[in-house]
Amino acid sequence: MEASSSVWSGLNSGVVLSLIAVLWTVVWQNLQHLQLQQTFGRHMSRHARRLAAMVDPYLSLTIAEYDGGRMRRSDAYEEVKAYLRGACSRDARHLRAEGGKDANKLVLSMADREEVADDFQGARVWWLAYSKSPPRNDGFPWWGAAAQEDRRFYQLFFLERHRELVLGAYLPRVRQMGRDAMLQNRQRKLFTNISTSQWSHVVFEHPKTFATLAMDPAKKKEIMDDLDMFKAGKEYHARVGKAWKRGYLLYGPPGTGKSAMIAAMANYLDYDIYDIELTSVHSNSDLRKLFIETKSKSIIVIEDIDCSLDLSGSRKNKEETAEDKKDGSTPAGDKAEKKKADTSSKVTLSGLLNFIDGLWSACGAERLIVFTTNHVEKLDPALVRRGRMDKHIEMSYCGFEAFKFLANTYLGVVSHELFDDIRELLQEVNMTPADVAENLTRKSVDDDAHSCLASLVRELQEAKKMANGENGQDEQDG
Ligand SMILES: Nc1ncnc2c1ncn2[C@@H]1O[C@H](COP(=O)(O)OP(=O)(O)OP(=O)(O)O)[C@@H](O)[C@H]1O
Ligand SMILES: [Mg+2]
Repeated sequence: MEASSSVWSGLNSGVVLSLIAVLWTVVWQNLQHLQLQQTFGRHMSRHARRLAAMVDPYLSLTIAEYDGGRMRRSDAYEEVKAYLRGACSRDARHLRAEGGKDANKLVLSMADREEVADDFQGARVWWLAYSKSPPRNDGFPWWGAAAQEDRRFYQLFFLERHRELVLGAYLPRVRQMGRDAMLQNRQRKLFTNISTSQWSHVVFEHPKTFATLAMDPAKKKEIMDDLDMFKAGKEYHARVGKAWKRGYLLYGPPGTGKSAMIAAMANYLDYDIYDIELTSVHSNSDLRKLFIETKSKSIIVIEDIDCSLDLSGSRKNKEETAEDKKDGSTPAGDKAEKKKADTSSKVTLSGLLNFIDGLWSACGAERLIVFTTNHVEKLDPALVRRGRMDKHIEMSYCGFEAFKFLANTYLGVVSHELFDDIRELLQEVNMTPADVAENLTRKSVDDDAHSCLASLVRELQEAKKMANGENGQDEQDG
């Protein structure tokens, strides 16, 4: 009897337990149906963790999107974000998405207040994403619109007994894996300053490479070797105590490929480009802010440097400029005059020099600074001295070597009866590589290598006649 009652009560408790289990499953499925399961589960796990923390305390570590107030985006934050991409696409319920390298895919990250777990060498940790509105006065009133954006954070929870493991091994691994993931998904960007101190970007997809840039092959090789040395120069720069940056000055007439060279450099090095429009930068401190926001592995470009600012400072006063305009001695309709007319920029030469090699220049690493100009003679020597602009590259009119390169690229021709004529003409006539390339482009199906080369010869002869005519006219006028 006793045995049968205990079996009975055993059976009863079995039934009750099964009923509870069934009820729980029904409630759980409904919760899931209502999409509340995740939240509920999360609350449960958070409460469970809090309870557990009473016997085995949890520690937390916060990684903010911006280091040093709001001045610079934190590398660690980006690395954690990239590292968590896999975990969050697998486990998180609420996601944020951005466009990625692949036009058809989105790059995912955790939405606010999402939490994902991660395991490392037997230790379980949790990552929580959250954001906060910025305080009214964040101490950086000059930061402009960026100061209004929410501040984002990742918070890592782990058990106190895993402190050493997490800090010493897990986090370095997270950062390394995050960096690797960022490299894989990296889309190169072309940034420009839309306002006085804010960058905006598009995806950088310029097709120009060194393989399609016509210039003397020896000169091209020298530049590529220089870039290789720079890219591999981390240890060298640390050893000699120099900031890991290099200045290039590209100068030469319009259409000789200065901008094309910058695109080729970016493609060769796999760097981003920051194209600073100096005339929209109001002050030196705005320039500094833009500079601080640039990332490593980038080329910072200031095109037409002579036109963007009155860099000559006291060497050229306003009356002189007015005189120049009256007698037309500055090139009429020149980019310089157009730019200066509508600029309210207060960026000074010393501000720019500070940006190139003052104390601020060492923040960040692996950056090229490239200036371009059509009038190298107008630049202040302080700006272009070696050490600031380490390498001066003249982009010149098309020489015979550059022509041969173009003939091979466009027509697949390495020698031709017209080559000798072209060599002579190119010595007498200035023609940009862009114009030579235009002549070597087939315009119809009937065009062949000979007709293209003949058209180039005709154009060069025309240009020679014009030049001789003008010289003759000048001599008569003289
Ligand atoms: N050396 C070159 N090899 C191949 N293409 C070239 C070369 N130089 C110029 N081009 C082509 O000619 C066009 C104009 O060149 P680019 O804009 O680079 O000239 P630039 O020197 O920057 O002129 P500007 O001084 O007016 O800014 C581009 O389409 C470029 O691809
Ligand atoms: Mg250009």
